[in-house]
Amino acid sequence: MEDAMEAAIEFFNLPNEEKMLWFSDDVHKPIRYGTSLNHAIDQVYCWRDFIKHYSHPLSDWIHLWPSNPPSYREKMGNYAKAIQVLQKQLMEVLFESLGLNPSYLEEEIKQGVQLLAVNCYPACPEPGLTLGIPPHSDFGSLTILLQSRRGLEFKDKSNNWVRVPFVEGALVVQLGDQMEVLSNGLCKSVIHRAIVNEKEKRLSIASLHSFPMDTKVGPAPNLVDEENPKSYSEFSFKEFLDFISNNDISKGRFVDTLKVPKP
Ligand SMILES: O=C(O)CCC(=O)C(=O)O
Ligand SMILES: [Fe+2]
Repeated sequence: MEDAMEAAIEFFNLPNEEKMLWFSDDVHKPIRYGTSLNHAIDQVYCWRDFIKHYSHPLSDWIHLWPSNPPSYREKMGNYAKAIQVLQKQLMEVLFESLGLNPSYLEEEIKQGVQLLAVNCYPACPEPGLTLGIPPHSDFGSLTILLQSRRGLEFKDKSNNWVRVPFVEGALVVQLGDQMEVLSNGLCKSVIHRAIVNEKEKRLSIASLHSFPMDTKVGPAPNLVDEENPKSYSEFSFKEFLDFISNNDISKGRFVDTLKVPKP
């Protein structure tokens, strides 16, 4: 975790020209550097720079990652691999807690997508006027987040923003839209945002896990019956990408477009 954070710090300390080599507005690119949320359509920019890259299976992607700073691939690669193992274990436990077989969708989880979003929120002279990342929920099954200091907030059941404490050496685990759909609404994907601060830049590394690009995820058949009718339609990661390239997700969540009206 320390190595990954170090690699992230070194990357964002590179001169702009070097980071701009990776710049792209195209959300389908396997690696891209950018700012705000979706720079092409955001009306107000957020106080964030990021580099995002696919990470699993590592050998398919690592050669596309930045080769500067020189230790980036090794340090971030080791982190990505360890987190991939952790997410598989967490998914098994989650399925068990839902009364499903722990090995439910085992192959899909093994072959799933891992996208690392490495975020940098510079110190901001007017932190009350902007956000690091606006309210959203993550599209995937699980997000495992490492942060360098406090800044993450989530929305509770009464619609209040709650600060996630910073705990040295701890990871934050969040449920995403695919878990909400798969659990037929028993789990809810968490709405979260990142605020910025005046004093110090903040870094976070979000490992976004999801089922394979073209796999349609729908409510688990064992969680659907007469009393609990199917509440969501199926979707794939690819459909989500198409949605975010055309929509401002701070205005409406993708998962809400999947809700099946109650009879
Ligand atoms: O920086 C954070 O704490 C949150 C990042 C995040 O929500 C994301 O990358 O999806
Ligand atoms: Fe997020």
